[in-house]
Amino acid sequence: MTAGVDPVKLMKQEVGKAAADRVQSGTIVGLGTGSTTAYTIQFLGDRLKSGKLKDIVGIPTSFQAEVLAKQYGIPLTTLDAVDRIDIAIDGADEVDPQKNLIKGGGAAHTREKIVDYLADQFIVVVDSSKIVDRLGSSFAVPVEVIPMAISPVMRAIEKLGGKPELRMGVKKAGPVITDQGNMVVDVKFDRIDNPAELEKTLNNIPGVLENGIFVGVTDLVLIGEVQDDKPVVKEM
Ligand SMILES: O=C[C@H](O)[C@H](O)[C@H](O)COP(=O)(O)O
Repeated sequence: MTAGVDPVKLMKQEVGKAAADRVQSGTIVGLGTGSTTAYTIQFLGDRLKSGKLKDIVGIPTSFQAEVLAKQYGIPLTTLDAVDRIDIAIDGADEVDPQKNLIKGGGAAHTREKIVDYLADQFIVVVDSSKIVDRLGSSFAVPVEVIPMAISPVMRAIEKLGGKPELRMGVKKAGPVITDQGNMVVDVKFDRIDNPAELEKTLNNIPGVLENGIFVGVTDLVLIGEVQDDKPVVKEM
């Protein structure tokens, strides 16, 4: 391991690069959000610059992804201009053995769900700490809520047995505001037995825009691990 370098950062870099390696010239690419996909975006930009990759166009899943893509010279388009996405690469906060996910640690899950679900191939990039036996083991479920509905939505979530907490800003007074101008409630459940059902139940509460449970959509998970002091990438 490179002395002094954070092992988690190395795993994210390695896995971000492995995902970028799977992108082919001439494709439409969903660009995920977060610290892991930031490396994928950087590597895609490097490849375009060196000429190893040509004619890709990106669809960002957040303002962060858009800013990074512009910084690294990746041309962008919108869902109004294309009718399909070839490949989407995105991070996750938890991954279960069925490749179901919790996403939204960066409050971007609504746009991510739109883009990732449209892709012919959806690749998830994580470090090994994100792999869990059961969703909800360590991470709360992020739920994007229209601001005027915050109180009734939180009450409805409590009735479902969840413990909702309004996500607060860091270096910003008050709640986190999403790219859509909404708020995020992080919901801890004692146990999630049926992620598909919970995803639908949460989305049925009036005022909820989208939640961070992704079921049955992941094609491949690339997992960054440290082995013999070196970062390696495994597939699931
Ligand atoms: O809203 C954010 C996204 O769902 C991210 O993809 C997720 O939180 C993972 O981010 P990171 O790669 O920084 O752990």
